[in-house]
Amino acid sequence: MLIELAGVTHHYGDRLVLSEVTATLTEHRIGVIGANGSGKSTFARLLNGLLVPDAGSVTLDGLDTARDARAIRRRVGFCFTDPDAQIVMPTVAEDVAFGLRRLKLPRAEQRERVRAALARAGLSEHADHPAHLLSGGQKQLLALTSVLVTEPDLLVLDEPTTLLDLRNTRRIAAVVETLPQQVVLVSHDLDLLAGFDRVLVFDEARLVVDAAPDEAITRYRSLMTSGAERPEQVP
Ligand SMILES: Nc1ncnc2c1ncn2[C@@H]1O[C@H](COP(=O)(O)OP(=O)(O)OP(=O)(O)O)[C@@H](O)[C@H]1O
Repeated sequence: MLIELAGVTHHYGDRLVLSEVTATLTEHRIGVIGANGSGKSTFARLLNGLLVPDAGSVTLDGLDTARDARAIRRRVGFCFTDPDAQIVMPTVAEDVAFGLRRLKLPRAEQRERVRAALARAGLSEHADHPAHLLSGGQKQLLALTSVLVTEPDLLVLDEPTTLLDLRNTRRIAAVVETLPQQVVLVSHDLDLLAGFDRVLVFDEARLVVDAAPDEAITRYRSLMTSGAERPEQVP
C-alpha cells in the first residue's frame, strides 16, 4: 500500500505526542523505533484509523483514515501490545474464527483456515482451550494469528514480542520475514529489524531519522546515549 502522512500532528489533551510528521511509505517491511513515550504507538494507531490526527492527513492507497475508516480497517490489520485488548472470544479457535466472519466462507473452509493458522503459530494443541488461560506469550501469538488469518494488505504490529520468550520471538520474526504483506513493526527489539527495508526513529514526538536499518539503529543508539546525559531526560 502507499502510506502517506502529511503534516501529521497529534495531541492527547494538551500534550503534543506527534509533531508535523510527513512521510511516504511504500516499502515491504518498515520498522519503527524510539524512546519510551516518543509517539510510536500513536503513529501506529494513526495508520489504521484507530486515531485520527488533529492536523494533517493519513492516507492509504488514497483512502483517508479520517473519512474512510471502514474500508481502511478491512485492509489494515492491527496487533496491540496487550493481547487482552483484542482477544474477544472464549476459546482459542473461536477467536481466530471471529476475524473470518465477515468473509462469509463455507464452514469447512473456515475450519481449515483456522486449523492452518493455529498450526503455523504452534497453537494447535490449545485450539479448544479458554483463550484467557493462555500464557501472556501464547496470547500474543493468538492475537497475531487472529489478525493474520484475515489476510490484511498491511499489518501494523505494535511491539508484538514484548511478552515472548526467545523461541516465540524467533517464531514471530520468521512469520514477519515470510509475510507477503506489507508490515509496519513498532519494536524495542532491534534484532527484529534486520533485513527490514526502512526504519523510522521517533524522538520527543518527532520523526527524527528515516533510513536503512543499520544507519537508523546507529543513529538511534547515539541519540539514546546523548539523551542519557540530558538531566531532563532521566526518569
Ligand atoms: N490515551 C492517552 N491519553 C493520554 N496520553 C497518552 C495516551 N496514550 C499515550 N499517551 C502519552 O503520549 C505519549 C506518547 O505515547 P506512545 O504510546 O505513542 O509512545 P511510544 O513511543 O509508543 O512509547 P513506548 O515505547 O513506551 O510504548 C506518552 O507520553 C504517553 O504517556
